Amino acid sequence: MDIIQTHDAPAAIGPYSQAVRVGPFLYTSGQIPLTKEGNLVEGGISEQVAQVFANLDAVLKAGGATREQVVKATIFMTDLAEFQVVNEACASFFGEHRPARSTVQVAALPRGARVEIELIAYRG
Ligand SMILES: CC(=[NH2+])C(=O)[O-]
Repeated sequence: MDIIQTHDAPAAIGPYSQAVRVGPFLYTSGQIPLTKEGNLVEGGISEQVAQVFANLDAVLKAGGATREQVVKATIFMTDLAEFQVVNEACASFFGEHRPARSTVQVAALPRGARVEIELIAYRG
């Protein structure tokens, strides 16, 4: 098992790792829209989800995985009325690739974020 850590994504805000690699699998922690410096990005859901994907991209890269190797995404949102914006950001991030995905609305997310996304990649 390898602990993945990169300065190109915000540090964990609790006792967890940015990602853990086990054999061919890479499990990212949920990314919220924090900048590398650890500040909540300014703006609304568009800016937030863009920051989340930028963070995930950095963590995937640090873990030796690509977007195309993502097999599962889990999305947590505080307002499913913003579903379309998140869908469009997902389509832009993954292109033609279509990982499995679950999306749920939750009551609240850390640091007042509106969206959190975690990924599982298979580096096979
Ligand atoms: C942000 C996050 N992944 C956590 O568990 O707090």
